[in-house]
Amino acid sequence: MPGYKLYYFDVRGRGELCRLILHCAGVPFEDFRDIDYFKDWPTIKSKMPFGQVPVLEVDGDKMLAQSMTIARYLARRHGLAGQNDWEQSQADMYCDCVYDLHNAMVDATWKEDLVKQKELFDKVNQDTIQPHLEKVEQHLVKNGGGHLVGQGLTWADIAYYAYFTTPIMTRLGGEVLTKAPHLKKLIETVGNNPNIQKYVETRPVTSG
Ligand SMILES: N[C@@H](CCC(=O)N[C@@H](CS)C(=O)NCC(=O)O)C(=O)O
Repeated sequence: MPGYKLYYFDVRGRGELCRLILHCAGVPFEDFRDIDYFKDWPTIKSKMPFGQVPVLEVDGDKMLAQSMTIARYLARRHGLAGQNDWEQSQADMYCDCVYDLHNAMVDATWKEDLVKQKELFDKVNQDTIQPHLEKVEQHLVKNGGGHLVGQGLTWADIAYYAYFTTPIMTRLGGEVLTKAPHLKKLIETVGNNPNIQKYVETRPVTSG
């Protein structure tokens, strides 16, 4: 088993999918989040391949940057990427969609004015999330309704779970999945995975 150390700030953000994949697969890793932006970050930043996190350090020397690259690498290594080339590419496609959804929600996530935040959230929901959900729901039903790709759990399912359980989603998104019952059920299924449940129960309370 390789030694993994995941560098990311103490928020969920772009690091949480990598953490969830590792927990789901039951793979031990060092979840390094003790990065104070003003005190520690300049030094750590200078050691990161592209000056940003998340970064996965493998066996103490190899460094991998870019959240989706890290997540895909972990999913492949630990049986969550799909059963063949086509399934793997489908999982990649869904995960890229979720990355786009995250990008659309960045401004709302960090907005301190709560009224403004709700306005931004509602706009992203209406313009971006709902049209996407309509399509995902159709694909999910066509695939049998259980999982997004093939007949088993992949990192695509975990990515949607991560997105629809962020703090802002939990706080403002009560109705978001109303028209996507199959995806809602899938997200519950992922949340009921014992390894994910165990992690979520002990996860540090973070924003973002
Ligand atoms: N495309 C990159 C974006 C990485 C990124 O924007 N990282 C931010 C935190 S979410 C960061 O390191 N910010 C500090 C900095 O750039 O100095 C990914 O998905 O990993």
